[in-house]
Amino acid sequence: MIELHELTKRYGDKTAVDGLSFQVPQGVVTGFLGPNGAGKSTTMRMILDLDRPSSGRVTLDGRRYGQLAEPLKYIGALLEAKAVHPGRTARDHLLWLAQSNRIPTRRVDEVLALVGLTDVARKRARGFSLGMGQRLGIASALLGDPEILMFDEPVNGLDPEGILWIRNLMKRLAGEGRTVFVSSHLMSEMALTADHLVVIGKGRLLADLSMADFIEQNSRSAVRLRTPQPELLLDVLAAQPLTVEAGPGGSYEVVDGDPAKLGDLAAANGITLHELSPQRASLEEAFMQMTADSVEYHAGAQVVAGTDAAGAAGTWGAGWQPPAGGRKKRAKQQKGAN
Ligand SMILES: Nc1ncnc2c1ncn2[C@@H]1O[C@H](COP(=O)(O)OP(=O)(O)OP(=O)(O)O)[C@@H](O)[C@H]1O
Repeated sequence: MIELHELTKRYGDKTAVDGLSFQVPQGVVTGFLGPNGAGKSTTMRMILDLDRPSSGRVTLDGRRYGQLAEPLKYIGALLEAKAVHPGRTARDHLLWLAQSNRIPTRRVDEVLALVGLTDVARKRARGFSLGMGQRLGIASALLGDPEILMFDEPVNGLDPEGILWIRNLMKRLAGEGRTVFVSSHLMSEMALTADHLVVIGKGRLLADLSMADFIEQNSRSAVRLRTPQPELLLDVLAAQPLTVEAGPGGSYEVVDGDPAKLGDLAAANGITLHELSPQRASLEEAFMQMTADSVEYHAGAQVVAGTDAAGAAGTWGAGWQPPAGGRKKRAKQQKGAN
């Protein structure tokens, strides 16, 4: 288990990690999520004692990293895939790591086979593709057969086959009872891999919950209705045991509504509908909304929840409950966008 207690890191005026406390349990994959610059890598570096906390502390199964005599046997990490001397072969890179932690040479060949690099074991790292570099980094992490594994954005730049391989590997390692902590800025990726989630924004803890709870809380659906007879529609809906919310652009959204029944209801009451569309918030959107106030780097325009990739209004399900002030802010943003 990894435990963080009020962990803080300041770089001059900049607080990269701000009083973080959480635990990473064993036997599950824990996803560590946050937008760019949230403080994920800084946190991971402090876990490995590569950065000194300004305050607070980290323990690994109750001990500090500095107390571990042969740390690769307790914790293995992939932080930077290209952190390998380019003139060294894959096997030599693993050999010196193994020797520094009194790990037998046969383990080097084992991990090379495990990550599928046996054929290129004697090739120099400078010729490695990104995917091969990631595999070599993972081989280094697995070298000491550690109970704790940590991966920083392991699928970055990988092809679909490589992504699938890493996903399955992480699940297998957790299934063996190990602690697996993996960072990403993509909720969609984590939804396929992680059992537990820790979300941070601007160095602060935003959420610490199971993936199942996140999905349960964020994947409620709604049906959007748009009509030139809004008053009549509202009267008809009010007579039903339904939850109705205001949607974008003068539409209404019926939480957990059934599109067929709502269409029939409108027809039976002579209401013309210009839109009848099921809405479902994707997990990626829920994550974006959760971290919207913490996003430091925007691509030109502000992040506007409720618009899809093409900029069309309203891919949100109305059932989604935003953090305090979130819906108000969204309504304002949409008003501004209309
Ligand atoms: N050595 C440093 N000196 C000054 N500022 C730093 C340093 N390292 C990180 N930062 C700042 O701390 C903040 C957190 O950075 P960090 O790399 O930990 O975020 P991240 O969540 O890993 O982001 P990304 O997803 O982009 O990798 C950023 O604003 C970054 O600019």
